[in-house]
Amino acid sequence: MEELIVDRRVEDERSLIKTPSDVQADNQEHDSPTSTRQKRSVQHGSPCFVYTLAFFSALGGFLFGYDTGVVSGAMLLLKREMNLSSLWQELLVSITVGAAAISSLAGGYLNGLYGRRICILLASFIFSAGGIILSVAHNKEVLLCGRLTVGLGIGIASMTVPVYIAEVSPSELRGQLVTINTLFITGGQFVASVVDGAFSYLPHDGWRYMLGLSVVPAALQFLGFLFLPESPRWLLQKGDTQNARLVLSRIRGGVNVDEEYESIRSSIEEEKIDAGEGPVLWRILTFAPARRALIVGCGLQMFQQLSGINTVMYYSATILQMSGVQDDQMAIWLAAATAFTNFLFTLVGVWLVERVGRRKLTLGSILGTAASLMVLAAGFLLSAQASPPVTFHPNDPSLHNSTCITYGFCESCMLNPDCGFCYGKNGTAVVESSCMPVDTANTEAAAAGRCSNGTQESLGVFWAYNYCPTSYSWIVLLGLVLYLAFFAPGMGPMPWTVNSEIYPLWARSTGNACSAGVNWICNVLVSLTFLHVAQYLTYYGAFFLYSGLALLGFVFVVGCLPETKGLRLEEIESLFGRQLCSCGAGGSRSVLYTRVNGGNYRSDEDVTDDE
Ligand SMILES: O[C@H]1[C@H](O)[C@@H](O)[C@H](O)[C@@H](O)[C@H]1O
Repeated sequence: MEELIVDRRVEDERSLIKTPSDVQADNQEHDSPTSTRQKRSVQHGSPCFVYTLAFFSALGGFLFGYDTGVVSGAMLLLKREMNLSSLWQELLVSITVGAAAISSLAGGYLNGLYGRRICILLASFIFSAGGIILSVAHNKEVLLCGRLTVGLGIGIASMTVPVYIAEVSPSELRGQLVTINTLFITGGQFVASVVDGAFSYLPHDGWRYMLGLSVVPAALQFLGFLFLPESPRWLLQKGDTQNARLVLSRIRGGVNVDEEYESIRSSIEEEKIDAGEGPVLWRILTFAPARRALIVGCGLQMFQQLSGINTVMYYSATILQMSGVQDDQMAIWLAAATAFTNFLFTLVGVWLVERVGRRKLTLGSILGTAASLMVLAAGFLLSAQASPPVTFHPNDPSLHNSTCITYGFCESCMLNPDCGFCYGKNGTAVVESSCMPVDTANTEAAAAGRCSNGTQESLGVFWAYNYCPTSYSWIVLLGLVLYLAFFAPGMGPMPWTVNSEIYPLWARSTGNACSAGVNWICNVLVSLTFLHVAQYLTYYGAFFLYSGLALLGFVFVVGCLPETKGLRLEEIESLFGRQLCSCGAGGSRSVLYTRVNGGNYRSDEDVTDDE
């Protein structure tokens, strides 16, 4: 037992500081009735109801994944049927993410005011409306309106669902259940890619089914939530003590919830002291523990997106084409395989999160992500160095003004979005290659010459847009698989999971709104800048850059992310009581404040006298 140090940290408030492991040990030793009760509640079937709640809420995650994933396949058909310019294509893709960024920020306010349940009902209603608008759209303006609507739904769902699941879950299942939401996101992306593949064979209106099908899970969620309860923590915060106790007992399978109820209630009472006056965001910024939590939450979301997940996913079809897949339909199905890999490894995260904890999982994941990005970059670098030269200059007068014919190598040709590489093969060697302008209506073919009908294997003519034929494609493919295997269990789900648990109740809606907003803003930034970054730095430069950013993220996580596994939501806030860059340090240096009757005690370990 180490010595007890008294330290006044927060006025009118006393805390006992312990390491998280001490607290977990204490929980086991001294709170054994609680743990037994929780375990008992697990056996008494409460998880059944909690799983039902998690399932219906995570449909929000499914819709997030489906609606962000389905658009790439739908766009292939839409651009032909509606004759969309590349500006309109970009608009239709990015308006959803932009709207999600705005509505996730607004979602914080709505959550605080109307509660989690109303927000989830609102999001599923908006999803249904968006799906209907998209499926009946008869022009691009209506499509834009539908994509905007869907984005509003995604933003609200993305910040509300993890909070709701975290608040209704018992602490020993919380990590796993919130991570299931990300499993549903990646599941939604996978289902979207399968639906894209299936309806891409329809000559007309295939996109209506692709975009409209989201109404089914949205309506299911809406109906489900008409019967599901509000978060007991939100009810208690609003002073609805009777309903809060009823809901808590219902969620815990009817067992005695006195202790859990009391602990939430007393923590809300004490939070009133922390919370101070003024708008919530201001109070977060001026109250050190909440401010630190916000920095950690936003930082994690930022590094998730800066690690380039959406670029890698989006670019996977091209990566696979580089590996020799020439057939477009085949590329669509292989992109579905990529989405499936992402889903599968997120499942590994669900399995690991309560076993190894959030911190170790995130650390291992981000380090592996950085290493895989280097493998990807090395593959691109070798391909660029071995880039085939342009050997054939067609004598077509219509090409004289084109910049494409000025390039000497495939690498520089393919980095210009207006050009593509047209070539023949002699065994595995590239022959008679030229850089040609791309058909603006259909990037799968050149605007003129041999490749104006795209790749025609039977004629020995190949068209490469966005990539170059290379024998190093296996390294790139290896990098892609490693990337997903490392990213999906940790960096994919942990930013959402950790954010759902690190804020005190008074700051939870706003904290999650801000961090989700950061996620969406960085998502837009990375996807909109990727092509420009690739043009300036080349592909390998871009992936080396993402790798460097992931390494920075690693340093951030080492310094700042404390372990929250097994702790009650009410206990987690105190992990942020110390200077930020030590709160993530090993168990012995992490501190936990336990409030005791208005006192502010602090100890390194093993303090059990909660009075
Ligand atoms: O956690 C999710 C998940 O990793 C998805 O695959 C990705 O598309 C999202 O941007 C991310 O927030």
